[in-house]
Parts: sequence; structure tokens; C-alpha cells
Amino acid sequence: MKVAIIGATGYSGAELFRLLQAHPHVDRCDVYSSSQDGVHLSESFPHVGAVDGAVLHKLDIEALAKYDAVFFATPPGVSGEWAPALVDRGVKVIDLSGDFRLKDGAVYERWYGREAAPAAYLKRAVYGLTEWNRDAVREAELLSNPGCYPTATLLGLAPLVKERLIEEDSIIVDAKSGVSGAGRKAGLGTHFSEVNENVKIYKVNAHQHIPEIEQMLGTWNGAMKPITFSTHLIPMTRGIMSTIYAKVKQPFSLNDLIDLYKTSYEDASFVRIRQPGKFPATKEVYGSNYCDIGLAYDERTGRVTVVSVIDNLMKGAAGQAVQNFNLMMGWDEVEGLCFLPTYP
Ligand SMILES: NC(=O)C1=CN([C@@H]2O[C@H](COP(=O)(O)OP(=O)(O)OC[C@H]3O[C@@H](n4cnc5c(N)ncnc54)[C@H](OP(=O)(O)O)[C@@H]3O)[C@@H](O)[C@H]2O)C=CC1
Ligand SMILES: CC(=O)N[C@@H](CCC(=O)OP(=O)(O)O)C(=O)O
Repeated sequence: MKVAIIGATGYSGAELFRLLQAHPHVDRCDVYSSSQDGVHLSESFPHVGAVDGAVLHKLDIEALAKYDAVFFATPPGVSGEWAPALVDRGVKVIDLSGDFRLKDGAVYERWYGREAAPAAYLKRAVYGLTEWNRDAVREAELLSNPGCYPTATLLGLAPLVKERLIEEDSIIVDAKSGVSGAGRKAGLGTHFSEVNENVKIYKVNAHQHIPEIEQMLGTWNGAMKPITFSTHLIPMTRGIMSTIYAKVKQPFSLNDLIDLYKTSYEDASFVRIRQPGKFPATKEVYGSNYCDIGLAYDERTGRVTVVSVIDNLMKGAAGQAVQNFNLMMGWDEVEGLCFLPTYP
């Protein structure tokens, strides 16, 4: 099995490289970049060491067409341009960017502010929220890996929405991310002195993950209404916590709610549900592919609170990409991902 990573000099690409190096079925993992050619990946990331074959190449469609699978860990716009030609040549593509997540090109153009990929490929792309789309993922040629916030939020909401337990117009999501979520490139907003000892809200009512979350909620329950979704940058490297509030249609007990989640995720190796009164913290999934979920129900307000945490570079990006790649190749989805989080 020969695979390539485009964007290996970025955070998600480097995390993919780490996972694929240790993957039991991957013989060769080549690395590509738009800015470096003939330079070893360790020049960008000394932590990878002198691994054989990790010399960066410039993008070249003929060379890329020879791989069994190609991962795009690139900014918006890159896979939209390159992936269709690879799919046409029989290469399995796994895209970590947002280019193929939204089925309606006009919606993509409105939220991302750039031209959408060709409509035929938006239609063909399979949305890789693995736990809720396994059958389609197995058949996918073009896999669109979910965004980090949507992964945490949708895994947290799925049982409530699918079972029609909450008021369709009542969802409020308060989400927080570590700084690696913004990628490796330098920027004023991610300087140490801007981020340290600080909490910043950003993209209020304008985050590109709003239509992605709403699209999936709408496939689970066509009556769903727009959500309120706020994102915050907080002074840590990795991790997302998505705290979700919604009003229930009928009162129920916390134990029943937790049982529903446990049943919904009984076949999910990477989703762990906390006991009543226990809530997950981002460090409890750090460096792993787990999504941990805690639940509360307030009888006074009739609101449920769902707390969902992931590592943005793992379940929110590279880990879920490998989970989807495994299914696309006909392997067990946990291959190469069976390790506990690092702690502390
Ligand atoms: N960081 C995260 O937590 C998550 C990120 N994502 C998505 O994954 C993608 C990558 O994110 P992230 O790793 O954070 O980003 P980084 O900024 O860390 O890395 C981006 C990579 O893309 C490469 N690149 C830039 N421009 C081009 C181009 N025109 N052609 C080919 N390669 C290019 C860069 O390398 P070079 O300049 O050398 O080409 C670099 O390797 C993004 O779409 C992001 O939205 C999704 C979920 C979570
Ligand atoms: C902290 C931070 O800045 N996070 C990024 C998440 C990037 C991402 O996953 O965006 P895509 O949809 O393009 O893949 C953000 O909020 O935009």
C-alpha cells in the first residue's frame, strides 16, 4: 500500500505522517508540499527524525496518480483543484479540508468566500463522520473528512437529534479550541503574547463550520432549524471542547439519556460516554482518536447539556482520516489507532 500526504509540512499533515508511519498496512508514505522540493521533512519537523523516504516533492499529477491513496492536508482551494483528476484516475482521495464537505457549491462560496469544487465531485464526496456513515465510507472514492468542531459537535448531538428528543430550534453550541486548530503558519492572532492568558471569541455567527453542522443535522431530522454556534481560542496547544445546550421535548431521566448514548455508540471503538455526574476534559483525549462525551439534564430548565471533547489534530483531523482510510481499504477501522491518550 503506497500513500501520499499533500501538506505534510503542516500540523495535520505531520500528524498523518506519524500515524501512517506506524500503520500495519502502509508500506510507503511519501510527502508533498507546494513550497519545498527535495528537502527532508525533518527540516520542517525535526521530531520525525531521519526517516527513510521522507523527502518532500512538489505536486505533480502524474506522480500522484500512482498512489493507492492520497491525503490532502491543505488549506481550502487545493483539493478542490487537484482531487477530481486523481479520483478520475482511480486514486482514493481523503481530504481533510472543507472543500468537499458542503453539498451545495453556493453555500461553500458564501461561507468560505472562494470558488467551490465542481458540483459533480461535491455530489460524489462522502462525508466521513465515521460512526454515523460507515457504509458509505466503505464505498467512498472521494472522502471528505469532517471539520474539527463539527466532529465534536455532531458526535455529541447525534443521538438526541436522531431520536427527535430536542426542540429543533433550541441548539446552542459553545466551542473552544487549542491553537494548533489554526494551523502552523504564523499569524498575528496566534502569537504567544496574543493567546497566552487570554480567551478570544472569533467568527461569531460567521464560522464556516455552521453550515457543515446544519447540513448533517438536517439529514438526521429534516425539521432542524439553524443553530447558534460560537468558537473560542484558548491558551492550549491541542484539544476541542464543544459544550452543547438544547431544550428537550419531554422530560426524561439522566440515566435514560446516558443509556441512549451508550447504546448509540456501543459499536464505536472511539466514543466513550461518561457516567452520571462525570464530564470529560480535553487532556483526557490528548494525542488519541477518542471522542469523550459527558451529559447532564436540568429539570428546572428542561435543558440538556452535552460536553464533547476531542483532540483536534486526531479525531478532528488525522485520526479520523485514518479511521476512514481503513474502512475505504476494507480493514478494521481501528487499525493503527489503538492507543490511549498521553497524560498529563
Ligand atoms: N489544524 C486542525 O486542527 C485541523 C485542520 N483541518 C483542515 O486541514 C487542512 C490543513 O490544516 P493544518 O494542518 O492546520 O494547516 P497548516 O497551515 O499547518 O498546513 C497546511 C499545509 O498545506 C500546504 N499548502 C499550503 N498551500 C498549498 C498549496 N497551494 N498546495 C499544496 N499544499 C499547500 C502547506 O505547506 P507548503 O506551504 O509547504 O505547501 C502545509 O503543509 C486545512 O484545510 C484545515 O482547515 C481540519 C481539521 C482540524
Ligand atoms: C482555532 C482555529 O482557528 N480553528 C480553525 C479550524 C480549522 C478547520 O478545521 O477548518 P476547515 O473547515 O477549513 O477544515 C477555525 O476555527 O477556522
